Amino acid sequence: MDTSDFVIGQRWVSHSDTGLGLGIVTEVAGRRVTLGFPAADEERTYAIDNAPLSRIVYQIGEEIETFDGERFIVRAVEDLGGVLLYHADDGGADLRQISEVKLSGAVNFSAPHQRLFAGQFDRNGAFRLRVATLQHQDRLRASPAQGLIGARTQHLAHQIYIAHEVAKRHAPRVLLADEVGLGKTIEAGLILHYQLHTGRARRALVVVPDSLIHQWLVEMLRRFNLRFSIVDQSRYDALQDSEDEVDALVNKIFGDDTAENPFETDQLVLCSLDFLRRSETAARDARRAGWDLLVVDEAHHLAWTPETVSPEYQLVEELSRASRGLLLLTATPEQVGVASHFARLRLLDPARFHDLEAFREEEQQYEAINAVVRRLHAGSPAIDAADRQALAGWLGDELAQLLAGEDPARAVIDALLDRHGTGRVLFRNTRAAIQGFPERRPRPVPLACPSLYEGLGAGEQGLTPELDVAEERWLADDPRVAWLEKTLVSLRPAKVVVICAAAETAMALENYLQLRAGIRSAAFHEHLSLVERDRAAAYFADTEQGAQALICSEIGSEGRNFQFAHHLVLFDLPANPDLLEQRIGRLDRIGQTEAIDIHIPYLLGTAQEVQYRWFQDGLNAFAESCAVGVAVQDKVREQWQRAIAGDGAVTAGLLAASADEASRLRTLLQHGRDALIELNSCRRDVADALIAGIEQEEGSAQVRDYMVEAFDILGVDMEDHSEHSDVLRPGEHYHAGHVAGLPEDGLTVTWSRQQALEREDLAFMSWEHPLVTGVMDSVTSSGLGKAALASLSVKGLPPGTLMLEALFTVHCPAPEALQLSRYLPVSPLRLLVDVNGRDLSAVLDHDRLNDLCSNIRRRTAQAIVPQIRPQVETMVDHAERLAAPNLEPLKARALEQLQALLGPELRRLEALRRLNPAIREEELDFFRDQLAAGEAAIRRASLALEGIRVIVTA
Ligand SMILES: Nc1ncnc2c1ncn2[C@@H]1O[C@H](COP(=O)(O)OP(=O)(O)OP(=O)(O)O)[C@@H](O)[C@H]1O
Repeated sequence: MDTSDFVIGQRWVSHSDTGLGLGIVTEVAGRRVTLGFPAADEERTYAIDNAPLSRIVYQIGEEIETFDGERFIVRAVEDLGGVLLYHADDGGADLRQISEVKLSGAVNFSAPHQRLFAGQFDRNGAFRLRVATLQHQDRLRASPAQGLIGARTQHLAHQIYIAHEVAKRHAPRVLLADEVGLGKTIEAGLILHYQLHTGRARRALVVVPDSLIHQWLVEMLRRFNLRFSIVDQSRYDALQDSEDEVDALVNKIFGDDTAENPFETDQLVLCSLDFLRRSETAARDARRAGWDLLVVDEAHHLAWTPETVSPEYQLVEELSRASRGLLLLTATPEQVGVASHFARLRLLDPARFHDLEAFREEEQQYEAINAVVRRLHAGSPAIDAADRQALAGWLGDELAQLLAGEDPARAVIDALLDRHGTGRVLFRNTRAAIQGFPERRPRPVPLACPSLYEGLGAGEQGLTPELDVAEERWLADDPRVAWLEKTLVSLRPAKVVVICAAAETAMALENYLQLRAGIRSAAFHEHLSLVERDRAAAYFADTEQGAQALICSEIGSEGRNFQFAHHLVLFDLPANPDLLEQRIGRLDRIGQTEAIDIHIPYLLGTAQEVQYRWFQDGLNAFAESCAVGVAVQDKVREQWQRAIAGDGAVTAGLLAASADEASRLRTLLQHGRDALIELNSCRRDVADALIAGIEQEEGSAQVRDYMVEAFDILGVDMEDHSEHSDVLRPGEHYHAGHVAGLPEDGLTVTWSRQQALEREDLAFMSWEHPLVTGVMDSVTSSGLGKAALASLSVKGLPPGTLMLEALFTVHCPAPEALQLSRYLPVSPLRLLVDVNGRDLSAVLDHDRLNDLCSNIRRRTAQAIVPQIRPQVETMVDHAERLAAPNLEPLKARALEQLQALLGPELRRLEALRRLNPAIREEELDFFRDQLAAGEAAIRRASLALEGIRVIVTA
């Protein structure tokens, strides 16, 4: 370069330090030039002979920004004695004259060729990484396995099916109601992971009982890499401590609207329902924060009747209004009655579930619907005229539309399940359908009733008579206590979970066992703090030094995982059959490897004996999971109450009637409701295909190959650890900005799913591990590899021949809520052209070119770039011309997919409106607007140049 190249006021960039922004020449003296860099507030002086500077000239059509943030499009460029005057407009009619002196100092060359001309180019490898990143992203986004990869869980068909079915929805609102211990937490985790990974959700709130906070925190982190923050009273206390006097005064005057809202600080928040109930401030903050997904575990506590609404229900109802998606989890949806079950369904889908009476009536039709559904499954010849008539009655005008589709049987079945069942909102897998659970062995222990319970043995009170007697007395005289002590000693060292109804009983028993009987035990109940509960659970889980027995209260143990134990003692029996199932479910869960012994001590001649016989002979609820218990109890309630009240004459009748009713309901459910729900809850063929897809991605060597290349470019050292496993450490040229989440002292990782399941200390590297997605996102969102220069030596091509490898993607700016990336993939398009506009893409593919290309030394490249600028611009034009015809087919496909997805949603609401006149026109308009906005955005989509590699033959 020469002194005459520089004029005061000109804008240049430093390609050795692009972070300085756009510099302005302030002085030219001798063989030196000085530039000010306003964005970085710095001044630098360079020797003109080897200044690492590139002149910035914006071209017609490019955007420029002035110091005060105004943006214009360049329409003409005039050279006034070396300083440029841009004639530009802001979309209006008038042109403005803007001297380059007035341009903003912050500069971002987004177009690859601009970067190249500004000297901001990278080595070959970075371009290769960019291309590979976009190609992998595109492939993964199109894969049905997307969002389900990399969880540290076994691939269980019923879970994967539900997760995929629910998570792909725009606003998932469902009740996950698998029977106890089948993995609803895991399903919710998979759904969360999918939604967060695909950008469908960003903010999630999980609300659980106090006792499950820690378990959720740990499960989400170790299985799904989801890091939740707990909001509890201590968070509020800490806030208060940090609030200074001025804040306090402001809050006092203006209310505490200005106070920090801890629910807004984090994106993933875990909080206890009990805490939200206790703290009005927290409940209000949680509502105000707004969520994409709200998860409520143990949702059977949300009781509702037409006359009374429980505070828990009310709270969740209000919270759910602040969230697009809602997942309610309960194994026993009807535990507190059909009305509450209905009310929860209504929270999920008010358009569909609007009338309790209509809901009850619908249940009567399930058997008939199921029969037709089964025949539809079997194929059309099985359907007769009567079926057709029934279908027309259920589906009305919609039937013709459904039959006209691609898969009419499936469409009709889905519509039936949805409009007349709980199709879309309820998923329930049963043990019977999943199979493979170990045996449950009831071990009844009849004991004589001691005199101290005289007058206390009857009615529901008789199930827990110890609550009405002084603690020392029952501990001394209740034969269950001595039996428990003896049994624990005889079972030693086997772990035993003891469950009783009340926290007082649990505390007294534990105290007794520990202090007087010398048995290592821990108590677990609602009066313990969270930390104390977790400590107790950990003490019990410890196989070497741990407790032999964990004495739990009913609520204290709910939802917990104790499948490492094989003995359960039911110190008393609950009145409600669903509670019994919840108790047994602590041990009878996925992961239980042995038969479970259920020890049932009961006092002869009391309500306890009746309850034992009712569960055993009336419901068979110990040996098998009993889904009909609550319904039977409703039916025989009067007899049951009399029997436990001590009316011996009715007991035999109660047992016979209960057994009959249980058998009748089981048959009915098998043919009616459960069959319908099961049809919906796991479609094996779909699940198997998904699992195959997930395993293919998880088992492929591609992810490691990709990351090896990325680590090399981003300065991460990778060292062999053991088979399938490596240690990653920040290296000398580490780009911290690109590799979020790599600890300074390194990370040991495994690339094998099997090893990840066995070794929880190793991070499981998959396409969806945050480290991998973080690298991919940062490559595509930064300028890394956007422009590169390479040399190629092949026989037959004269030296100095230029080629341009260009990579285009589809660019479609639209509001995030439309989630258009679902329909319009990035679809990377790679082209290779020469200066004459010949398309060489097929002659030399990307991989072959990678093998043949080598890097050009930076200084040489800097000298070449200004000389080849016109040819590069011509080649970019050629590439754009060749790429253009690819856009329309992509848009057409995207429009089709958008309509295929939203069209049925709209038709569904229209069909539901025939059943439920309360559906408002605005609700239909919402989908119409979504469709219209999506279509408009897709029509505006364009091809964007994502990267270029200029190839110079040597
Ligand atoms: N796919 C899986 N891979 C590994 N472990 C699993 C899987 N699914 C479930 N589990 C384990 O099985 C146990 C039960 O799972 P989870 O707690 O999710 O069940 P749940 O249906 O929520 O139970 P509950 O009805 O008691 O609330 C847990 O210990 C869980 O970690």
